[in-house]
Formats: sequence, C-alpha cells, structure tokens
Amino acid sequence: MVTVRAPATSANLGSGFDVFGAALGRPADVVRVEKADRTTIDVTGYGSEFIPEDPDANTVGAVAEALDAPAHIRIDKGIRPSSGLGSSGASAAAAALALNELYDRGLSRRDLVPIAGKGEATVSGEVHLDNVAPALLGGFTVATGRDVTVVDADIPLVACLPEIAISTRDARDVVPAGATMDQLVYTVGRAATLTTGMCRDDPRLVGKGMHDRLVTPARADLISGYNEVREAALAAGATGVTVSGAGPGVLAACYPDDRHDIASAMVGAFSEAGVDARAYQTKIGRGATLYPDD
Ligand SMILES: Nc1ncnc2c1ncn2[C@@H]1O[C@H](COP(=O)(O)OP(=O)(O)O)[C@@H](O)[C@H]1O
Ligand SMILES: N[C@@H](CCOP(=O)(O)O)C(=O)O
Repeated sequence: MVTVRAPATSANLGSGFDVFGAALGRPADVVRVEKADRTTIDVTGYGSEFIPEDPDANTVGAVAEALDAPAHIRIDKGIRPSSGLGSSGASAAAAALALNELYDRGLSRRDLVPIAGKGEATVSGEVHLDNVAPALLGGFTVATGRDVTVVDADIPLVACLPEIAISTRDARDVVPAGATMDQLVYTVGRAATLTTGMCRDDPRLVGKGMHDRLVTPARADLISGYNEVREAALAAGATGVTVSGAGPGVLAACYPDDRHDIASAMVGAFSEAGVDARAYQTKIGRGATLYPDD
C-alpha cells in the first residue's frame, strides 16, 4: 500500500487566473492505494457525502486510467469539496503520486502534473493546472501550458471557508469573455507585483498584487458577505484579499503575527452576513508527501 498526503491549494491569487497557484500548509487530503484488477474508490471525511465513488466521476479515476494503474483507492477528505481550496485537485494529485509509486512508473512530479490535470478536468470541464501543480510541487507556482515555474515562497496566509458550495464548473461560467486594454495593463502590473513579492518573501507586495478587476468581481457576487469579509480582513491587517480559486473560499495574505486577528475578523464578518465559516491560519507550504509501503 502507498499513502500520499496532498495539500489544499489556492489558485489564481487574484491577478493570475488559471496560472498562479499556491500550496497551503493545511488542510490536506490523504489517499491510500493498493493494486487491484479494476479501480474502485472509497471516500470518507469532510464532505464525502457529496463526492462520487464512481471512477468515471471522481477525479482519481481518470488519473488511474491515464497511468494504466488500476487500484483500490481510499480517499480521506480533509478538504471540503466545492471549496475553492483545490479539493478535487488535491485528490487527483495525491492519486497520481501514489499510483506512480505503486506501479513503479518512474514519472517525475512534473510529469505527473498534466496527468493529475486530466483528473481535475473531469469535474471542472477544462484542464487548468493551477491546483494540481502546487499540490504536487509545493510553493507558489506559475503554470503556463505545460511549463510550471516554482518559487519556494514563505508567505503567511489565512484561508476562510464559508458554508456555501460553489462548483468550479459553475464559477467558470461567470468569467468575462473578454477584457479591455486598461484591464489587461492593470492585471499584468498586479501579476508582476505578486510574483516579485513571492520571490522576495514580501507579504506587502503579494497582497498588493492580489488585486484584480477582471475575474474576481464577477465571482465575488456569488459569495454572500464577500465585500464585508474583505474589508474586515484588511482592517485586521491583511495585505491583500481575494477569492480563493473559483470560491467560495476567501484568501488573505498577511504578516505572521496578524493571522489570528484576520481569521477572527473574517469568520465574524461571514457570521454577520448569516454565513457560518471556518478559517485556516496557514502559509505557503510543501507539495504532496509520499509514505511508501505504509
Ligand atoms: N476526489 C474528489 N475530491 C473532491 N471533489 C471531487 C472529487 N471527485 C469528484 N469531485 C467532485 O468535484 C466537485 C468539486 O470540485 P470543484 O468544483 O473543482 O471544487 P474544489 O476543487 O475547489 O473543491 C464536486 O462536485 C465533487 O463531487
Ligand atoms: N483557475 C481555476 C481554479 C479553480 O480552483 P478551485 O479550487 O475552485 O477548484 C478557476 O478559477 O476556475
């Protein structure tokens, strides 16, 4: 048996739609695989009642097929599905690493990124590698086509998860079809600022670079209380706030000592909007961890 823990991830970070991603220190999914004649899946844990065990509908099924690695796959969900924290991608990334080890396929983590992406595509409708790349490689990742650049950034974060479910597929439907030149210039400036901040471990630049006028406003409208939560986090010291992935999670960048106050402020602001929420005080973390021969 092979066991892999794959972390939650936050995609887009505001200015990097479908390109930027970051591994979070927590929460995480744990996936265990054993060889079998055909693939079967058991799901337990957070939100498991909403996750299909049919290999054609679960992200790990497409990964097993792509690797020609049939297995009994047990998924223990630490990351709630439809969260904006890369829940479906984490399972796919964990399965890719675990099955590669179980069947001795000899692929590198980078080789496994597009394979895990096939799993992600089964639920989101399109291939986007901005969750599976950081889940496998860790750090802050820039995914352009099949190329992935990794920065081992050290940035404190708070990820706040409201009790609202938004599927990535639905949230992709509200993304504007085009952009003006002003919007493009603004986005490039912010994306470059964020990337510089990641390279310098500078929470101020990262927070500034998260600001986005293109995709985030459309998605924020799907999250009750988003504007109030954003204002509360900024008032508590966040250097930047944006929608995490396709939402409903909300991500704040900050300095380490401010995490507790920001987490309380975000949960409190959601509560005032009538929405229960939980917050993870975390930071950019490492990629999936392999526990062979468990
Ligand atoms: N292993 C899995 N983990 C989580 N969700 C899964 C998995 N396999 C299939 N799904 C489905 O994917 C959808 C959630 O994925 P998505 O909308 O991309 O949100 P996110 O990945 O941000 O949690 C849900 O409909 C869920 O049932
Ligand atoms: N770039 C994708 C990222 C979706 O992330 P998820 O964590 O919500 O699955 C998008 O914005 O659609």
